[in-house]
Amino acid sequence: MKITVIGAGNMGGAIVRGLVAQNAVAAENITVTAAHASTLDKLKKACGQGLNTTTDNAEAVAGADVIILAVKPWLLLGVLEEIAPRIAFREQVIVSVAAGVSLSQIDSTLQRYSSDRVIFRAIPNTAISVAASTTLLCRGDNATDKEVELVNAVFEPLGTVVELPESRLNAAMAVTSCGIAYVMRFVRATVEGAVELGLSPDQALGLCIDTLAGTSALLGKNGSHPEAEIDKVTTPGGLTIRGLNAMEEAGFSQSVIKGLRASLPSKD
Ligand SMILES: NC(=O)C1=CN([C@@H]2O[C@H](COP(=O)(O)OP(=O)(O)OC[C@H]3O[C@@H](n4cnc5c(N)ncnc54)[C@H](OP(=O)(O)O)[C@@H]3O)[C@@H](O)[C@H]2O)C=CC1
Ligand SMILES: O=C(O)[C@@H]1CCC=N1
Repeated sequence: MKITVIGAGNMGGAIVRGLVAQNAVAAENITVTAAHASTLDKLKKACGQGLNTTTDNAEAVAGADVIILAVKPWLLLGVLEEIAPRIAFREQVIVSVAAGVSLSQIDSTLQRYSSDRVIFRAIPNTAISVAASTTLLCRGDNATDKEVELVNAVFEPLGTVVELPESRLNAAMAVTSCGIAYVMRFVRATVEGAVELGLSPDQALGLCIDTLAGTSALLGKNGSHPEAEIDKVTTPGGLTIRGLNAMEEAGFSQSVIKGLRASLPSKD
């Protein structure tokens, strides 16, 4: 499989590094672009000199089976206009990772170039850099199962892939992609609190990481419900319930729900 990645930042760069590190695609079979040559030089150092790099997006598209668009959302449609005349439609599958740019917006940009377009949206999270992404995948109307398999082959080595309809994508993205930042903020707050209680920051962070792993195992491996697990921790008249109630008094659950709501892309 040959892949072109347009944009080599947090997401595009992590996809390229991940595919090479997991031996999923050889560096020689990846072409990657960026706005600045210096970005590409750094990526080449990480992935090996075999990696093909260029700042010419249109040139980069040639020969790829999958074209991944990993530029900022407001640049996406312009970049599409740039590469569209060079896309071999149907032979080449287009995957946008841009948040908030719909399949129909992408499709309308491409419709004057071909009547037979295969478009996907994939929303990974930054854990893709450690091959632990939850990547959300939406297929365009006319994508075949074989094309879905091809796109899965790009993202499955980098974590898990969850296919869902586009109508659910933004909600799921708030949980999986924005969620990395939200959970990190919880971790940061835990460390700050634990330092006040007398732990060193390193010790607090290590203990918090272990606790997250334990929580994740209880939910994932045991298939438990969060509230059932909370019941097991909260001794009546005990300590945890005092902590939980103090957190709720400060608006913990409402803050999280409000934050998720605010994470949806605006409709304009
Ligand atoms: N970060 C995240 O957690 C997630 C991001 N996304 C989506 O991924 C996309 C990229 O985001 P992210 O990686 O964070 O952004 P970054 O700013 O880290 O990366 C953007 C990349 O695009 C390059 N670039 C800018 N203009 C062009 C151009 N005209 N042609 C080619 N490359 C260009 C930049 O080059 P240079 O470095 O040289 O300036 C940079 O490498 C966004 O659409 C975002 O919505 C989706 C899910 C999660
Ligand atoms: O904050 C953003 O817009 C992107 C999309 C999801 C995660 N990061």
